[in-house]
Amino acid sequence: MKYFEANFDGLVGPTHNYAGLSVGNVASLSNAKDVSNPKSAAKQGLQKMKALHDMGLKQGVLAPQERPDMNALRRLGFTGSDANILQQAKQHAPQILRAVYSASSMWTANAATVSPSSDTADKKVHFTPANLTNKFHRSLEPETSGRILQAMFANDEHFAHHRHLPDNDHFGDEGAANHTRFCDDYGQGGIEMFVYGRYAFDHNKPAPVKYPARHTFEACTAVSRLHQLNDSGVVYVQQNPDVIDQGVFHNDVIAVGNQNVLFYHEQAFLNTEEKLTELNRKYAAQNNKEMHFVKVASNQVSVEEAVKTYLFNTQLVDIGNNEMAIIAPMECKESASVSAYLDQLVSQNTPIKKVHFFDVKQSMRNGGGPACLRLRVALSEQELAATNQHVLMSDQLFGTLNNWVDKHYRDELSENDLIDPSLVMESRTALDELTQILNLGSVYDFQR
Ligand SMILES: N=C(N)NCCC[C@H](NC(=O)CCC(=O)O)C(=O)O
Repeated sequence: MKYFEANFDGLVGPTHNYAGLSVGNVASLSNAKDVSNPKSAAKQGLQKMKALHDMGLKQGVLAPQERPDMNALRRLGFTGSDANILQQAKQHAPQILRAVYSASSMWTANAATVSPSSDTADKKVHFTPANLTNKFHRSLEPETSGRILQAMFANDEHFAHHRHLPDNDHFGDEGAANHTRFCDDYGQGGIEMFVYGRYAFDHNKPAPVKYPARHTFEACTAVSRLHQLNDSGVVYVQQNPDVIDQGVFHNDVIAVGNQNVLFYHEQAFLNTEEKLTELNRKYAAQNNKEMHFVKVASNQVSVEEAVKTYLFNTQLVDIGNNEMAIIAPMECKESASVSAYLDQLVSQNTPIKKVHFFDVKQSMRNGGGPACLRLRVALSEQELAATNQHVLMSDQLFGTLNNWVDKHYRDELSENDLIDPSLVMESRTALDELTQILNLGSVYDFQR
């Protein structure tokens, strides 16, 4: 049977804006309150999806969430009509208003952790939505993420859906942004690398001092239990707290992997030598071959430059003949040191042979590069056939979604627009139509 890695990219929602909500994420804070362009953001995302589809890769779409989250405002004590609630929130709690408007569900690497059927004891694909407890605006996502994933992978024979972990910082879980799977063919059993920033129950262990470590060791082990993974196929690695303090808020800002390749910055992890030896040992035991570790040294690309350009927030995709391409943001091309590094990388003896650059600037300005925008799901032919076919990219879906964006999205969104009640209705009308296009059923609160 054939196996594939499918990428499900987040469709940018109609309220995409720059609100400065993510302490520890340099781009989010430095672009706070800039004017955004939701239409162009959504189209940049669609272009990337279409390009990967055209490269012959399996590409899907993950629907955005309803924003503003009026239920969250009601739960926090604001009452009356939608217009009244927005006015009160603007007057008394503008930070809360900005948070409930965030289109952050676009970064679907944070939607869930996914374990393919070749790794799990019951041979089903397992999904656990990430609770995203560390940031209020993101903690609003997991319930709806779960519903959308269930509508995309709605078949009990092949797919197992778990509830997100308890909503508490002890189990802070940022999903696939801190999870990488290594394998030979996508259908072979893999080694799942879970990366965490701190231990929740042991304060003597290393932890960052300036910025938050969003993801805990305890969350990693819980997801691994839920997904019925075997210890021989799992490695737990701690992020270097110093890089978190330099703005590496997720591991996918400093490392990316695919099949037998780990592309990483030398400062990414703690106990690097020991952990990569364990990873290689477990990989070799399953596959009779070794991993490729592609290490980038600080004197080649500094951590600061990596955070600025998102060199590691790239996608490593299989392009056949045991070769891979890097899907990189335009910022990598624009940086002299990073583009020089990439030029020489593709000539080295590694499977990485090509680089494709994409303009995802609207997302980058909130700290989201190509890798943040996608959730990877390795699927067999049969599992792909059991997936909701309406969410899979095609020439037709690309056209339909571009028209849908043209019809419903604004060209500009600034802070003052957030009290405009017509934006609430615009967003609902757009999403209601989208659930029909993607055949998702009633996944949003306003539809239930
Ligand atoms: N690395 C991965 N996988 N995802 C990137 C997520 C970016 C997101 N930015 C934001 O939520 C900023 C929103 C704002 O400030 O308006 C975050 O910090 O969680």
